[in-house]
Amino acid sequence: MIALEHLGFAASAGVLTFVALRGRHVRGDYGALMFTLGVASLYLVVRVHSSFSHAALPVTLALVSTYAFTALAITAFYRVSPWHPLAVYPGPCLAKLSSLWLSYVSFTGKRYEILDALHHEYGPFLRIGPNHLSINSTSAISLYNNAEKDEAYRHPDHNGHVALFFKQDFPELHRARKRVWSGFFTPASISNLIPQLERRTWELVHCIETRQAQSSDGSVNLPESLYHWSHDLTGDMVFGGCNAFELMKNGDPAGVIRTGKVALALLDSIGHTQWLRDILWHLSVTKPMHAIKQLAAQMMRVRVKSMDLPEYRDLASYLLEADIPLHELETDAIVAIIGGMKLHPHSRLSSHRMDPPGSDNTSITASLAIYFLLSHKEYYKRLRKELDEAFPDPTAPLGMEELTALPLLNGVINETLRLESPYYNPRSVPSGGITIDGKYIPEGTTVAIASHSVQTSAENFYPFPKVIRNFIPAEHVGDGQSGQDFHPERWMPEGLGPQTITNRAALGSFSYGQYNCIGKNLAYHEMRHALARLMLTFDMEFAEGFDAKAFREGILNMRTMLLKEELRIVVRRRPGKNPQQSWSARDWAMGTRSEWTKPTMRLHGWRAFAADRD
Ligand code: HEM
Repeated sequence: MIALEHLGFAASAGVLTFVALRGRHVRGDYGALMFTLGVASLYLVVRVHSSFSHAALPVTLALVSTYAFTALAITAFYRVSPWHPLAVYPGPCLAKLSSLWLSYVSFTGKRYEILDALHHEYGPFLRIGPNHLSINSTSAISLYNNAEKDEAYRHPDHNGHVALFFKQDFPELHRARKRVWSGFFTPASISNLIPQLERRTWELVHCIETRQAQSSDGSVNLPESLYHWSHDLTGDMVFGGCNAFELMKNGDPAGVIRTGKVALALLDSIGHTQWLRDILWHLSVTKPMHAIKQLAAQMMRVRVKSMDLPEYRDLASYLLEADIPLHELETDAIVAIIGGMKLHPHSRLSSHRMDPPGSDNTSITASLAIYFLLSHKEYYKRLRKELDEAFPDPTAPLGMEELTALPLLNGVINETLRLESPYYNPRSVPSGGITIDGKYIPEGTTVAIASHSVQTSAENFYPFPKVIRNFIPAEHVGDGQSGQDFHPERWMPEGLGPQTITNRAALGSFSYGQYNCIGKNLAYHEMRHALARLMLTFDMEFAEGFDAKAFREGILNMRTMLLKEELRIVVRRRPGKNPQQSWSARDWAMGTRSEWTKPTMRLHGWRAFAADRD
């Protein structure tokens, strides 16, 4: 029989492990390897050198179980105990015990709603992990100025490559890389991209009409076409079009968009439990993340070798000019394409059970803006009027300055972002800790502003601050239906009356501080352009039988947005608008296309991706 002193020894080792590892980040894959090696070594020692050699396996299991149980039990006890540095902050018990709670909550796609409900129960400071706080207060914005990204942003293969978005060991590396990227996002650079945007958006018009004509019920799933539009546009802007997948033309049979979406959703949810992420990185469940990594590398390599370049400057040209090594260009390419690509329904690549058409932030926001406009026809009519007045020739190129000056168009985009951009951006408290609203938060704590709660709080947006999930679209019950949550006038000078509160700083859709979205201005312009072109060209309405409530409830957020339901609409060319005119304007935009789009080069990306996938 195994003696008590042996079990005591195993338990002491468990306590020592807790003491040694408390507050430290240990790579999960290394930890799992060490543990496996430790168990195997123990088994050999017991078998060869001890008096228990005849029962080496049960003895080893008893010792290992005692060790693991003690280490886990003492860790759990410490986390819920009054001695934990975050003990004063309330939150669900399961959340205090393990970060797996937050990973699970994130994976539901409804993290923002769950956290919002918990903030109502527990108050503005909420403990949502052993070392993790959510803060429902705009005072937390100041943290974003100097705090580093949380470990959740670490590239899962710990490759140490400098790239935007992923966590770096030294902040100055990030700053230097952001300077390189920023050349591409100046107002002058963005205006050079306008002909591409114009061309792709006319192609979108054509794509929507074609898909509708080909559908069995005479309607079209709007987000799908918009995802393809934004993906094709990203290919042009980032890689000069040499990788063009032409999703609007060809669809997405290889599931490129879905793969990007699943990869991002996985990063978002398992990223909170870093040890798990490090282990899963070696397993097939993270295949979409590997596929995106390979695709990005592939696309960048094609671009680097490309000799025929477009007339405008793509993002890759800025990165190449800065002499960034190829392996880092490949990691930067992940960020660049994840910014622009999302999911496609029915993909063969993912085992994800939902059936969502996904979208990147730009195309999903544009899709949701159309959803809100069709649900609130009074704004649809007002926006149409605003656009008709600004662009008497609806087929003419859409000027950047004119679009930027349109108050309702911008109000519609901001209100859509306010209601449906509940992004979650965790940061790590810098050395010395910080005090927010009189509460001290120790250094190393992971903190995130509860962006959705802040964006829908009456302190920041009044009146009608809240998201109302079970509202009935106005067109179904008549205008003026109470209980609606979409009020774009709050962003306009006259607001919603004298009591209006519109705290613009509380709109955190693009995050804040040193790691905020570098593509914000470009994103706004893309959204304005697409919305204006679609509104000027089409009469739109929901398809017959479209369930607006089910659609809204099916919006999930996991850093990227997933839609459980399709957004099916019916479009018609507006009466009195000559389609021929539109095509000549489109041809004007198409005229900017040069000869670099060689068929062989364009196919290359597809083949390689399909091969990697198989
Ligand atoms: C509606 C559209 C968009 C939204 C709501 C959005 C939102 C965000 C947010 C919230 C972040 C910060 C992430 C974090 O701290 O965790 C971010 C970062 C970033 N975004 Fe966007 N984004 C949009 C469009 C774009 C576009 C069009 C591009 C580029 C073409 C882009 C490129 C980036 C990059 C490179 C970063 C990383 C910045 C850094 O690490 O410093 N985004 N975006």
